[in-house]
Amino acid sequence: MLHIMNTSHNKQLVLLRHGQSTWNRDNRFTGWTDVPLSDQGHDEAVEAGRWLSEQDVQVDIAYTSVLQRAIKTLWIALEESDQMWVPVNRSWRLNERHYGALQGENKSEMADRVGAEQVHLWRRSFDVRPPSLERNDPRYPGRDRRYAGLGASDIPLAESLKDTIDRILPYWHETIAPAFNQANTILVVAHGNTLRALVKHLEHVSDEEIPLLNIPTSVPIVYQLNSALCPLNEVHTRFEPAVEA
Ligand SMILES: O=C(O)[C@H](O)COP(=O)(O)O
Repeated sequence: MLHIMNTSHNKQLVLLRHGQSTWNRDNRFTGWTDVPLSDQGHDEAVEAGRWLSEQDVQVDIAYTSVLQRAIKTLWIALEESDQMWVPVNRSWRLNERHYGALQGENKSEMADRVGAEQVHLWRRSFDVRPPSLERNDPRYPGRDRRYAGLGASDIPLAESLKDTIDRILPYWHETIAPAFNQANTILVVAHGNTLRALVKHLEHVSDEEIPLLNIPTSVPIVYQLNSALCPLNEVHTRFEPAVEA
């Protein structure tokens, strides 16, 4: 596992994808479906928390989505590192990319039906949207109480990575980045594609290169940031291009 130098004068951003969920385990497209952590995912979150502790990562403020796999990973990591008192903010803007009508489908069965290339395009391309939900579909998030405050145009029917970037960046610019005025270390626990979106933005990863970026579950990604919140280190080159849950 990665080791970091604790430089108290630099701003530090720690990104963490949630531990394995039951649908990661079962190889199902998940998106905004609110599935729990698997037993393995729980153990991965404990490991991430131990790592925070061993590296003496002193979190000042934490951000997560409104999906339980991320919320629970954050809880466990804060509990394990004895930082449960840290202020936590949740936002739908940090939710996983909405996988539209693919949500619930098995990824390998879908590849058998439509071809591996099409599934790869849906999963990793920059701007290809998966097939959309209809508003009368039981999976449409508009009838879920947690999204009651959102306008219809904010509630996705399906999102490409580009759409996900468009919804996450306002939250980065308006909420997370300004919090560095008070905080030295910010922890963001989110999802594979919302973190791809953030890494793409922070490291200026090109549209052509982004399909190669795959973020593993529960492996902390640590950026040291300068005063303009530009990363002083690169992390995206560390990741395997493999497309796995
Ligand atoms: O929503 C999902 O299915 C996963 O969290 C991410 O899936 P992906 O690796 O297929 O983008």
